[in-house]
Amino acid sequence: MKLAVIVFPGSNCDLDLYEALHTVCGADVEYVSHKATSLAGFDGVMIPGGFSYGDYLRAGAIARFAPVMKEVIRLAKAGAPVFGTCNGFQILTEAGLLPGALKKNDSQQFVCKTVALEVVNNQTRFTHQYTAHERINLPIAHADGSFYADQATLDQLEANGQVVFRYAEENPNGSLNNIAGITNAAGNVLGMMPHPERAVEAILGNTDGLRLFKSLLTPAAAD
Ligand SMILES: NC(=O)CC[C@H](N)C(=O)O
Repeated sequence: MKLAVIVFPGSNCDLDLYEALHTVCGADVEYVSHKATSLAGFDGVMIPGGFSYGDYLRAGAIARFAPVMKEVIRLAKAGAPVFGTCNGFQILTEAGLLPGALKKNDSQQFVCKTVALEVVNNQTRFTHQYTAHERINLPIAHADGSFYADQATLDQLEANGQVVFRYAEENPNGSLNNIAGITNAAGNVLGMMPHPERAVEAILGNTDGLRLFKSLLTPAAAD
C-alpha cells in the first residue's frame, strides 16, 4: 500500500506522520505537495496536523481549495483510506468528506495535553487492532477541536458506528457526545483530533497510537 502524506503551507505534523508510517511501521509513503494535481499510484492519503494557511478564515477552510484536494476527494469516493489528524480532521470536514465541523474549544484556549479515549468502534480499517471499548491515551494539541453537528447528524453517526473515538474522562474542548474521531458512512475516511502519530514509540512515552497505523497497514480479513 502506497500512502501520500499531504503537505500544505503551515502543516507541522507532516514529519511525525511520515516517520510513524515509514520509520516505525516500514510503510511505503511519500510527501505530496498541496499543489499536486495527481495522486495516481497512491492507495491512501494521510492529512497531517498543523496550521494550514495559518488557520486564516477557519481552520481547514482554505486548504480544502488546494489543487490536491480534488484528487483526495476522488480517492475517498473510490473507497481508498483517507486519514486526517487534527488540522487534517478540520480539512476533511471543510472538504465535505466528513460531516460536522470543528469549532473553537469551549475554553477559548489552545489545549495541549494527553487525554484518555475510548475506542468506541474497533471494527474499522483503522482500529481493528484495538479491542472493543479499549481505553487508550493520546496527545491533543488544538484550539479548534470542539466537534459540532446537528442532532440528526449526531444520531446518524451514533447509529452507524461512525463514532470511532470518544473522550473518556474529561472532554477537553466541548465536543458534542464527547466525540474525538469519526468516519464517513462508508468507513474509509477517518478524522480525529488526537495525534496517534505522536504516540508510536516507547521513547515518546506512549505507543497507544501505533495500532492505528498497524491496522491500516494490515487490513483485517473483512476488508
Ligand atoms: N495540531 C494541530 O493540528 C493544530 C490544529 C489547529 N489548527 C488548531 O489549533 O485547532
